[in-house]
Amino acid sequence: MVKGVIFDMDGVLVDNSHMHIETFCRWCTSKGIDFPPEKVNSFFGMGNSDIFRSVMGLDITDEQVLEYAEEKEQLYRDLYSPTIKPLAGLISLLQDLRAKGIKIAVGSSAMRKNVDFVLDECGIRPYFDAISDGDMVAKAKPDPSIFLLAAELMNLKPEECLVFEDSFAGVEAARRAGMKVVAVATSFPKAQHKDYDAIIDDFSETSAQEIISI
Ligand SMILES: O=P(O)(O)OC[C@H]1O[C@@H](O)[C@H](O)[C@@H](O)[C@@H]1O
Repeated sequence: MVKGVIFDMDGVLVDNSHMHIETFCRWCTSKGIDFPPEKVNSFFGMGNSDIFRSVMGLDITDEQVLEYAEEKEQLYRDLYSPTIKPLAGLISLLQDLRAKGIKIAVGSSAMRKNVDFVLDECGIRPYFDAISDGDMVAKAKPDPSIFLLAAELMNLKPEECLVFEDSFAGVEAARRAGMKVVAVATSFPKAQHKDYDAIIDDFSETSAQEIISI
């Protein structure tokens, strides 16, 4: 039985892929790089170290990665702040899970500043028992580290955890961690998802009871 639920952040707590596409392309333009918007979705779920190295070259330093990530993510937070809202049905599912004694974590490749931004702007921080983010692990998704750390912080075994994920890198990370997966079809249409135990468009389509019996 599922004892802990791990929510990916981007595309799951919030439906924000359009904001990451917009800000990534604006950042590229500011550096004189012409990056096609339709290719940004190949980065979803990955960490900034892998993303910026695949765009700027494998030989950029860790300091450069940090500098680029700070620039791009500050722009993302500034642009997204006026319209940010939780994915439909999220708050009622979080309340329902807590009422059933299920532990709840965030498992995100993003930097802690972005996780803090989403949890605080959406007013959902009190629902979470644990946060596992990209600043806390050596390797981001599709490596399983982020989800394994989330399970450890909840004092649960990986097989007791279920992950909500919208990205393919994230689904792979959850499977490599030995966890159940509910795909959330926000960033990619349902037909493009291949590996899941259940699939939803948003949280209004499910309940805590359904989730813990998967
Ligand atoms: O693991 P998550 O919450 O989907 O976050 C990953 C995202 O983190 C963001 O910081 C990156 O800019 C995105 O490009 C990346 O996809």
